[in-house]
Amino acid sequence: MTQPDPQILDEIARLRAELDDANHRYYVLDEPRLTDADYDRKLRRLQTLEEQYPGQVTADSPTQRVGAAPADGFPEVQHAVPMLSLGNAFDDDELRAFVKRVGERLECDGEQLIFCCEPKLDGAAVSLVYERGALAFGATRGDGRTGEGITSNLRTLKSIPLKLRGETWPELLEVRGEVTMRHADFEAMNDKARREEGKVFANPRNAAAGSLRQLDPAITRTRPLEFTAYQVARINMANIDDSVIPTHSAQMKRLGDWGFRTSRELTTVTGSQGLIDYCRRLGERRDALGYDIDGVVIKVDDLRLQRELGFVARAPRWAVAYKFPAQEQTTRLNDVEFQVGRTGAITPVARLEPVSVAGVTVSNATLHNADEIARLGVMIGDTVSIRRAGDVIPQVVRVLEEQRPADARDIVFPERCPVCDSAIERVEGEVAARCSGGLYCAAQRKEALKHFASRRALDIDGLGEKLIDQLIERDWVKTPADLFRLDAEHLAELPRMGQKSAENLVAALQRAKTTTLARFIYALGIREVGEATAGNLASHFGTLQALMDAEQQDLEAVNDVGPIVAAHVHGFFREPHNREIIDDLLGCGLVWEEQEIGERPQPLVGETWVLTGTLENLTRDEGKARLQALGAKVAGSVSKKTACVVAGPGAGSKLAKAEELGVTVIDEAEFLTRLARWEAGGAYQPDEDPADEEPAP
Ligand SMILES: NC(=O)c1ccc[n+]([C@@H]2O[C@H](COP(=O)([O-])OP(=O)(O)OC[C@H]3O[C@@H](n4cnc5c(N)ncnc54)[C@H](O)[C@@H]3O)[C@@H](O)[C@H]2O)c1
Ligand SMILES: [Zn+2]
Repeated sequence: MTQPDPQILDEIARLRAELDDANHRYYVLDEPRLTDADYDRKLRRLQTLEEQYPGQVTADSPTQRVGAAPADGFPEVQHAVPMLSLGNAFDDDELRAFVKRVGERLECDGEQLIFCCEPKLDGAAVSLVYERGALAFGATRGDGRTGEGITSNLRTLKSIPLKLRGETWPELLEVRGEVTMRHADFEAMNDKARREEGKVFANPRNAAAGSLRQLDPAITRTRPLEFTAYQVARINMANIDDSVIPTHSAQMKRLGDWGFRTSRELTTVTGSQGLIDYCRRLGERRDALGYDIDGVVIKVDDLRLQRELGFVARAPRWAVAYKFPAQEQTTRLNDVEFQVGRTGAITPVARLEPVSVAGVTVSNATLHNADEIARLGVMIGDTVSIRRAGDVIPQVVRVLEEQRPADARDIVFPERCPVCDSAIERVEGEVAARCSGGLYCAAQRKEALKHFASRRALDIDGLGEKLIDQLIERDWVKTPADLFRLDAEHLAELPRMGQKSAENLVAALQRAKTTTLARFIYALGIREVGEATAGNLASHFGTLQALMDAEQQDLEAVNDVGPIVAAHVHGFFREPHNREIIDDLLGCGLVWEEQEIGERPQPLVGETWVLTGTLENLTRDEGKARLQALGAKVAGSVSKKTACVVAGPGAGSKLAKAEELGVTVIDEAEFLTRLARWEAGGAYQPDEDPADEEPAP
């Protein structure tokens, strides 16, 4: 036997140490440092060296073992049938070689054999034992022979039947499968963890494995985990043996009858071309599946042939895993740019040295926000691990700190918007930093204009989304004030516009200039200032100037306004760009009635009013705010103490109640007349004598 060079011995020792460490991080800590591709490369290299120098193979080499020893804190479970790994195939030739190998061992033509193909789900393997149809216990794979008993955690998964369905079950059934997390659930869970400073996972596999190995099942219960069965390890049932369920695919169907999820993509094919076609087709659909798969698991379908083929040290001979390109890759982070979203949120985007990730070249990845940059501890110049899965935006998931160059630079979050140079504000309690130039910022222009024109804001008839797009594209409108400078002649040039509609639009703009303070405040599109809040602000401050001058604590004194909303309002009016546009709007002739707070009459103090049914010219919130400004209370139900009920069309039980109790009921027109008079400071008097207006008989 050849004795290897000392250099080779060194390399073997180094690879074993690295792979042992990687296994521990991957299987025990759920926090790998290597990418799977790096891991696979190192393992293959070690396998090649051990094949060349068989004298060097030791029983504890990572090539001979799977997984890692169970962690403390869980009872140990001995697997009656070991939970093995799978041999790999990385291309079509390796698939053909697998088919040939199997055929040779079975002394038949491999190309005639039937194989069962299923996605290789990228999660955590578990084994479930059912006794007389009831779940008795469940365990992780561990090192393949001894796993961790995690029964109470597994019982929290809805996709794991606690009792088998149907009438006939086996005395004993051991089912194996993968616990996974869907992309959407994973993203939502991580987003929540980012907001609440919880544990953020690098990928769904780590999240699934980490969630399963919680010491407290109550935590596992909150994690969106799914179990998919992929193998029957033991079955013991009178009348059911290979002659009844002779194949793997038939077993999977039977598992479905007993209440397990199995893969929808499971199918049987013949020979190597069948395998190659299946792998190609599934590879094309990989991004659309909504969950991570790292390849295809191919099994000889006939159970008798499986037994004949048997096992090697680490894996069965009757199966192989065809590996897809990895979804994580490492590359260099060259720079960070800051993008402004349509609602002003600032997102740091990593500019990367282009790298191919699962078949697609990636040169940008999201860094989410400033907290995420701090959490990752990432710097410009770092080597980072990138993950791209499905249609989720590529993300930076990890920094390889040991590879940090001496000239790495900190990432500096800008203080001013890169699009419009307005101040960037970060409101406490919110993760996103935002551009405060809501009305002015080109990135937010479209949203701002759509909101400004909407029905509950300035209610500009005929100014829809498509038209706003056209106006922005032609650069005719940059800010809401520009709308009021449009003329019919210009507008008529737009496609599908015509002279008549152009004139109508100009007339609608003209009409919209006369509005209310509440509508105007709402139209400004200040974050978290909805219609009700705008109404409260208007009635509290009475004039725009008073609102603009208000300090944070003055704002917090307003009904329903908390510190976050107050900060948004305050920040909005402190931004000079927004002030300019407000001045511009006033210059265009926008008007509403204002009321200095001190002078405002409060004729309705002590009265309780009720609004019911549909109002046409104002919303209920607006009506409520105007009544409150006049000193009234507005209640949700009618009682003897109700002073007046405003009833629009569709009013139901409240109207009936009012009539029953003899409470005054008025309609919307009357309501508006009264409001106008009271707000103007006049006393309201009902028309003295209705007979005056009626022609004499
Ligand atoms: N990044 C790291 O540091 C690191 C460390 C260790 C392992 N790894 C990754 O793990 C891989 C090896 O891990 P392994 O031995 O756990 O898995 P494997 O790739 O050898 O495959 C065996 C596993 O496949 C899973 N599987 C999914 N769908 C299946 C199906 N339909 N039928 C049968 N099995 C199915 C099971 O969990 C089973 O345990 C490596 O190739 C590497 O990608 C990475
Ligand atoms: Zn901006």
